[in-house]
Amino acid sequence: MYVVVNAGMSADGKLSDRTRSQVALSCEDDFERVDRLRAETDAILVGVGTVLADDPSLTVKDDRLRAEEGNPVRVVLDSSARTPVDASVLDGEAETVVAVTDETSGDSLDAPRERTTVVELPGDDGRVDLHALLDELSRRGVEHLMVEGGGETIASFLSAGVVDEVRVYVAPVFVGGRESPTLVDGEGFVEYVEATVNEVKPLGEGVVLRYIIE
Ligand SMILES: NC(=O)c1ccc[n+]([C@@H]2O[C@H](COP(=O)([O-])OP(=O)(O)OC[C@H]3O[C@@H](n4cnc5c(N)ncnc54)[C@H](O)[C@@H]3O)[C@@H](O)[C@H]2O)c1
Ligand SMILES: Nc1nc(=O)c(N)c(NC[C@H](O)[C@H](O)[C@H](O)COP(=O)(O)O)[nH]1
Repeated sequence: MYVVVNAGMSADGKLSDRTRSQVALSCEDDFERVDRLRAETDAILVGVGTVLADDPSLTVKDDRLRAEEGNPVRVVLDSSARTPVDASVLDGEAETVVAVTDETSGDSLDAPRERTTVVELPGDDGRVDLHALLDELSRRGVEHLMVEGGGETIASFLSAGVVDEVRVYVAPVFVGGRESPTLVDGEGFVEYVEATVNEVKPLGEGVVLRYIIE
């Protein structure tokens, strides 16, 4: 499976500010780039932290693109079944897979909404085992996965060694704050993840960077 991480960050690497609420760092042109990427992909994944903070719908916004390509499957990494039943990702607009661990009761998701599947996977220290998840998604026909965040999820994917590319829009703004989520959170790597720069492209007032993970 080909895995692309995509995010919009500040010039100091933050995905949001100290409130951890949804902050639009991407410019309009970048949100259009993200929409095209969503349309090209088979599935979009976020962690439940992003569902709780942003309540994203993870659908293709452009009507023509959506008519041509359809919406990708939405995937939520949700070790302990915290996805609210009224979350936008459960609105039935596209198929949704909520990945919980086998340590979870899954109570709040006992009555899955329309087009929602709860998948129980092995847990790894309270987290969904990503290799097991990717195997499950492959069985469901996913060949191209887009990871939209947040920082804990991106760290987990990089740590598991399953990321092929990182694409990031860097906005010309400094957000600051040691509590502000960054592109890669988690514990930090003992062995750094190395990458090569594949593309540097000005977009709006910012720049899109594309890294290939070695
Ligand atoms: N600017 C952007 O592009 C962008 C994109 C997405 C999110 N965000 C921001 O990021 C913040 C949320 O990020 P976050 O890091 O708190 O949460 P997250 O979205 O990365 O979710 C993390 C949660 O997912 C669950 N999880 C299950 N299995 C996991 C695994 N294997 N690895 C990691 N997590 C796993 C855990 O409950 C964990 O607490 C919010 O502030 C949001 O606004 C910004
Ligand atoms: N690329 C990007 N740039 C940003 O500045 C930003 N805040 C996000 N954040 C990802 C997050 O999950 C958002 O909430 C969705 O980009 C909104 O998704 P919807 O339109 O609801 O589908 N992503």
